[in-house]
Amino acid sequence: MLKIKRIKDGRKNVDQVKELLDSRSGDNLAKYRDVAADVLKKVKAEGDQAVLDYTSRFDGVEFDASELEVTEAEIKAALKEVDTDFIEALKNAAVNIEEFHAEQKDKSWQKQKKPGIITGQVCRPLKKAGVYVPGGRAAYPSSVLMTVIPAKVAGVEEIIMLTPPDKEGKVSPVILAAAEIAGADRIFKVGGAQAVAAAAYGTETIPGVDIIVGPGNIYVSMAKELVFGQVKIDMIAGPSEIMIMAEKDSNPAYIAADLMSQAEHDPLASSILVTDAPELIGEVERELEKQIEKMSKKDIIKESLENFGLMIEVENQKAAMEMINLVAPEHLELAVKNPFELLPAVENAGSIFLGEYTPEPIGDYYAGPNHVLPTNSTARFFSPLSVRDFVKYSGFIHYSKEALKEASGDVICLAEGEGLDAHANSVRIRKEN
Ligand SMILES: NC(=O)c1ccc[n+]([C@@H]2O[C@H](COP(=O)([O-])OP(=O)(O)OC[C@H]3O[C@@H](n4cnc5c(N)ncnc54)[C@H](O)[C@@H]3O)[C@@H](O)[C@H]2O)c1
Ligand SMILES: N[C@H](CO)Cc1c[nH]c[nH+]1
Ligand SMILES: [Zn+2]
Repeated sequence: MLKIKRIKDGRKNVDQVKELLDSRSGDNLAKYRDVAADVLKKVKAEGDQAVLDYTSRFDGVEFDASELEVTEAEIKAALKEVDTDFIEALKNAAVNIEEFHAEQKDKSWQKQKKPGIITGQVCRPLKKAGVYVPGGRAAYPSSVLMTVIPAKVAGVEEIIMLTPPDKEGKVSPVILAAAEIAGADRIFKVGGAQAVAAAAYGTETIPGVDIIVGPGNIYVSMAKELVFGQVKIDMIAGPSEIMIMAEKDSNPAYIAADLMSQAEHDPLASSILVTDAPELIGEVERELEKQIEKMSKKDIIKESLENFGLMIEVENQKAAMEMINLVAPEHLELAVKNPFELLPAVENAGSIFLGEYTPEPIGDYYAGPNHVLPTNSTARFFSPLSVRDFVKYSGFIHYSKEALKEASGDVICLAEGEGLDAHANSVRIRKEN
């Protein structure tokens, strides 16, 4: 019998919702953050040797440094092993993902504001990107496409993929096939916080990068948070989340299936239903009991649902929207008849799935928008992974002698107002000579 926490009147008992959110964030993550911090420190100081030690400890594989990089021969062998239908499906997904991300491409621009004044912005791709592809509890070829394709569209020079080895010291053939399709340049068999550390600081074998992107478990997420500033990071894309808003006529079998789809990622994943139809909750619970037994990852699903699942009753759709914007879920399904009517009220969500025939996995694999998404309520301020993450911008300015003369009064006034005489002098000297 599954025991999922139920909140009777969401609006009145909002503290109980906040309690669940807190249990997956902030100080409650200290024990994972501490592990990640130790790993970062050791890899920074000892390079390859620390990476190899952690790979032995956490992944159970004994390597020497020369075995960390995936070889051409391994890629060729993998391609032969993968089913042609799977390759075809990957290629079809890659087309959709590429098409979607091509729309995000930014251009450099300049404009003449008035005679003698030109301002603009140069947009350049980052040189080296490290993409993390999870591989602990499941292999994620879809995450290869979702991370490498936007980097390619942005024009990144070198894409370095990091992914954990399996117990035999291999990378899953499906991951290698996806890397080949998407165009990763180098692949290293290293996972967890040690992968993030290696990419952030560089080791004798693994090159340091300018940005680290991609999803991962709590150790990966904490490590990314800690190396921010040493390198750029995309966001915190940790254990998966889904929130479903449903109404009286929503299909409980679909809702149960979708809640489980994210719960199966990780015992730390979180699945939430919010509805103004209390009777639906019982129906979804019965469906969960029925469907869970058929799932290969039922133990993970159960642990996730019991620890981080929620069924929230609210009085109306407005209150449901308040809950959604408070939770700021990674994935939001609006499993209602008129989802587009509700869309403008959604302020905080990583990716939004509209209508009963748009299950979350269509976005995980196929539709085109990125599946690397902010978790832990960080959809309040983070966005999905995009081409923009892989570029940087420089502003530029040109003033003619006459244009500077015209602006000099204001600039000198502002500089003197800040008490910065040397700044004022830099402008005055040109005005007077
Ligand atoms: N938010 C997103 O966009 C998104 C997308 C896809 C997947 N995900 C999430 O990615 C995660 C994938 O997790 P995973 O575990 O399957 O693979 P993973 O590759 O993220 O993590 C596996 C690595 O974690 C390290 N590790 C495991 N236990 C450890 C311990 N006790 N101490 C220190 N390090 C340890 C190991 O080095 C191992 O290689 C899931 O949480 C899933 O929900 C998130
Ligand atoms: N749902 C995950 C993001 O939280 C992405 C994914 C990849 N494969 C299956 N699911
Ligand atoms: Zn998923």
